[in-house]
Amino acid sequence: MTNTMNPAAQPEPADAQNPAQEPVQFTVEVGPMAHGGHCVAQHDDRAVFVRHAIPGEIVVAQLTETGPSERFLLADTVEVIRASEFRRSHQWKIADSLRAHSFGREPVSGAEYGHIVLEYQRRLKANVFRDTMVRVGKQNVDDMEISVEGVEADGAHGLDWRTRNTFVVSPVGRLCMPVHRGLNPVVVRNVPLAVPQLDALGLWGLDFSGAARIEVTTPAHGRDALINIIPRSNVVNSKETLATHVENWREAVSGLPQHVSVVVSAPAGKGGRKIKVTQVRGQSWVAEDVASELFGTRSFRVSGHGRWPAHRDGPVTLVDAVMQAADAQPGQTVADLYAGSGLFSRYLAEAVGADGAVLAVEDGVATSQDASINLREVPQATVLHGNINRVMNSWHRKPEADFTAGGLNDRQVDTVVMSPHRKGAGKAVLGRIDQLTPEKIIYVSSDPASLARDTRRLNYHGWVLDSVEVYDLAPDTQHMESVCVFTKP
Ligand SMILES: C[S@@+](CC[C@H](N)C(=O)[O-])C[C@H]1O[C@@H](n2cnc3c(N)ncnc32)[C@H](O)[C@@H]1O
Repeated sequence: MTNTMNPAAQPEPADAQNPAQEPVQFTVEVGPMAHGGHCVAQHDDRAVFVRHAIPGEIVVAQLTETGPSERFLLADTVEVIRASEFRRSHQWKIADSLRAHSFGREPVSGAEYGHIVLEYQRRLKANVFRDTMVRVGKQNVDDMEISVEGVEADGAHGLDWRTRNTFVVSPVGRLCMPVHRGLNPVVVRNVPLAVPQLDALGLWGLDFSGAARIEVTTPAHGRDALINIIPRSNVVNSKETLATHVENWREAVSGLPQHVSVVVSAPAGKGGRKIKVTQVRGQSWVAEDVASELFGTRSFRVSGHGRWPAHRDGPVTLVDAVMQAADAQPGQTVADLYAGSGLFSRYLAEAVGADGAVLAVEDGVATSQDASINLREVPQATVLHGNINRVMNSWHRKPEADFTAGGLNDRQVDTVVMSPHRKGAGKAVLGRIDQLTPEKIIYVSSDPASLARDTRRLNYHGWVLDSVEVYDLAPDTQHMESVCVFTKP
């Protein structure tokens, strides 16, 4: 079945339109898994995207949302009439749709593949990747072997992998997971997908009243742990209220082990774009070790929460994939766009050696400072703090200028490595990359749909998708990472 609609496009809660009504349920046979973690089905001549089902199953689905102009529906599986051979008991009770709905609530988000046997999750992800590249990217991938590779340490279950976990906070200050529609978050007492270091912190009984969100970073290979408290807007609006809460939070975390740092991140000034970080205890970063059998072990300082692969073995998996795809040679020049804390730049810099150059472009303030520290031992790497568009504009205007003066030191960029956020890079950035005339582009993506759109844009400039590796760095969820190589024939 082909689906041309996007279920992510601002759906409306079904019962928000009709609060007094009983939930609407219907029986459907579901078709293929679509991007976003829903199976596609038909009901009353409309497409319906059914969560928590498996292709080929017959399920009772409960309507949760209707899309714009009611063109499509979103539903949750509440009962399975004909189960797939690949169904298993969900590994996380509060994320189990069947169980949650039997108690009259919705499952928490973040484990939408948890009811599927891990090996089959990967087959479904491979199909979604292939289908998205064909349908959205207009690629002919017939000759490409697309399989999704898991991380060996994940075994058959895929638990205990997530080093970055975000919680919302209940009115009485307990850590909760959001449900799919953002209503009534559920209090958590463990997160089976998280590395055991999270549970060991003993955060579940602490009182974080006044916080909107808590981001917890617990490296599995490395040191330290970091709790980032994001206050509610009413708390931020008054200096005195914020100060009182900071003291309360300091008291709440006082019994945590020594290695746990705590910071508060609140918008500074009007507009909310600048963030002021207040240290409650310890430091504002964690140490992450990456041990690659092929390229060596290196340590990194990582501030913040989301600028580092979240799977415990994600960094090493991606470093190995990127380094093999880039095959950087001594003396070459590599641009590492969206460089984060310098994960790829560090290894690339060693490969190009003292006569080569790596340009690490990153716009996050703390993240680019981390990159500068992480790349201190490889002076052939230069960190350029700024927006990629602006930095590349400058390269085009004055290629002869020094790296630190906004130029390229008259060097030709041999390889571009890019790892944009989920939205992808977009037309302008890709046009600029094309003007650099590199030999190849290594594109690290965490979203097949934006990758597919960017692939079409690269095709427009004459770039061809040469090879794809897809990795399961988020078991039990719909997410996948891919490393693609583009060349220009
Ligand atoms: C998905 S992360 C990748 C980080 C790094 N390559 C890694 O694998 O650890 C994307 C990074 O790009 C940065 N970023 C996003 N948009 C940017 C832009 N327009 N210009 C420069 N950096 C940007 C973000 O701050 C973030 O650190």
